Amino acid sequence: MATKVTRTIVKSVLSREQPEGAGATVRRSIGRRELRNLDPFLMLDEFSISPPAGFPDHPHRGFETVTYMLEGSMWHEDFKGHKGKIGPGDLQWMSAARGILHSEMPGTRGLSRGLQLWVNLPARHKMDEPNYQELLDENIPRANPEEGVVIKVIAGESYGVKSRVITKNPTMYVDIKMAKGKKVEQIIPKSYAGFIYTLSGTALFGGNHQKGEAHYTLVLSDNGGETIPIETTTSEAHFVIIAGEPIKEPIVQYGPFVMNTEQEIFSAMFDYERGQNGFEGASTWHSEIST
Ligand SMILES: Nc1ccc(F)c(C(=O)c2c[nH]c3ncc(Cl)cc23)c1F
Ligand SMILES: [Fe+3]
Repeated sequence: MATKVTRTIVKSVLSREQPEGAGATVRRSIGRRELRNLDPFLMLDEFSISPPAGFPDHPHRGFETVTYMLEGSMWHEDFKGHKGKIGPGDLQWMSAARGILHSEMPGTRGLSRGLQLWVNLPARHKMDEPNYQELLDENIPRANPEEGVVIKVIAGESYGVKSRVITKNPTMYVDIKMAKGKKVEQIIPKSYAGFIYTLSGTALFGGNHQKGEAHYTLVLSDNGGETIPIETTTSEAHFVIIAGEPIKEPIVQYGPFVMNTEQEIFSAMFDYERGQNGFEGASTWHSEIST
């Protein structure tokens, strides 16, 4: 059997804390100057937040927000009455598509920490009806290839375990925790672009054994490789691997609106202000959780 080509790490970028939203702090991975859009991904923030900070009433159109809690909890409430709280390990995959106006506020008195990923939508899906896929921690499938290795399959597949999330664009998203002295090999479809974001500990990543420590983004080579080998030698490690099929369409972004042309951005702004074409009710709505 032919040996599989491995991916290497071609770029390593540390994310430092920066202010975002209303009094929140984020470490920005994808979306920062050195890591502009890694198609199909627009942004990845590791957010840390305590009340009264938050992300009060704001819109989205043209993409998906994927909120994955690491610690504490977040309330979310949208202009159509969808409201809930996600806790440690829980996932909210929100396809904003034609339009969502919502608020995202901490639900715990102490620190709430998590990841928010923005995934672009292909033109044909940008004006779909919004939809939510929400999974509690215990309902996110896990692969356990060996003792001391736990892989939560948020999207895509790992060691034969398939996610429960249906993605509009082919995407994989796994959360891997490895004890010291372990090796894993994650399969990545050869056409996917992707990266690793490290949360804690240290590991060696890729065919070139690139060391990764907390809060680093490690960009994968696009050499057609089908696996990424990872090894822990000096400590435990906790990180996510995020990869997806590039959409290869023009990206025109204005804050929380991501479309393909300037005209579509003007329409998004106009629809939002006038409360039409998916933003019905927006002009008079205010969240309860932000007051
Ligand atoms: N300035 C600005 C403009 C538009 C936004 F949508 C946001 C925003 O909502 C977020 C940006 N990072 C995030 N991490 C976690 C969570 Cl829960 C929300 C956000 C924001 F901050
Ligand atoms: Fe939002």
